[in-house]
Amino acid sequence: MQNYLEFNFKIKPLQPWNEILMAELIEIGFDSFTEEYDGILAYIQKELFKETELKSLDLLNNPEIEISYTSAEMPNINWNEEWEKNFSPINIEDKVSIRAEFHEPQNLPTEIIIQPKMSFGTGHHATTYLMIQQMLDMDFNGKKVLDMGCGTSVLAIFAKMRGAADTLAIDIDEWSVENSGENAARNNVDFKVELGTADNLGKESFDIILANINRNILISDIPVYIKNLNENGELLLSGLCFFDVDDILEVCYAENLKLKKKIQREEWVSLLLEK
Ligand SMILES: C[S@@+](CC[C@H](N)C(=O)[O-])C[C@H]1O[C@@H](n2cnc3c(N)ncnc32)[C@H](O)[C@@H]1O
Repeated sequence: MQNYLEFNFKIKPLQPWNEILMAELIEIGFDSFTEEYDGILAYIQKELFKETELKSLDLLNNPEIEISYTSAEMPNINWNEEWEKNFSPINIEDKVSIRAEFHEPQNLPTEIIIQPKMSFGTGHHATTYLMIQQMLDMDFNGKKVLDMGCGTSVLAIFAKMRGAADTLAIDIDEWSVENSGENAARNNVDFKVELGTADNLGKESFDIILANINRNILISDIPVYIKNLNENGELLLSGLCFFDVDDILEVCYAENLKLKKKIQREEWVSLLLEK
């Protein structure tokens, strides 16, 4: 059991800034959220919290948005039990279900079993949903796939289920690496998982690269992904909001990628590009 801090953020105007604040908070270690009518409740392990990191977030220093917050220490909570109470199965286009072991089978063509613990990637977030939606129309058969920023490795698992050959999942977060191995076993698939970033890639090349991370990491790492993408290979991105699309496409077009498909859910966007 971990000691947690609860932050109560009031945000004006609420949208789209609530989602953007959540994305920024995830970057500094916050891992669970509850949306409120006038803001969000956000949770972080006490030992991971650094006040200077919170105070330096772009959004908290943006004069066009009013954000105030209070914080309090939480009583010790068994987060796995809490999660089990609140996690319902996700249905993506009646084709894919993402659910936990303790849920009844959903009788959809593909069922992915995930126990995220502290990692991101249950399908509840729009960006994971968008990635899976795009992947439904892609051909993974025999392809070599990279899942960069794998979280629970839900995307690597789905790629393997769709026939991917060698697959590599990478995350900067140790929890995610450990959790990915457990989730792979739960779904009877096998792939390599590494702790790290785009710096791990070296000269290894892939037919498909999946990266659901965030605007800033994507902008800095897309050129590296592209070096490691085979000719005619596909790059599938999310973790960006609709207002980030132009900046991301600028980097992609500078590398001669072609945009194949753009889809949006709430304010989040996924881009499918081809080399
Ligand atoms: C939005 S989650 C996506 C998880 C999962 N792939 C999904 O689609 O649901 C982003 C993940 O990227 C990881 N991450 C953040 N920065 C990274 C970096 N520079 N390189 C690799 N992974 C990173 C985070 O730890 C987190 O697990």
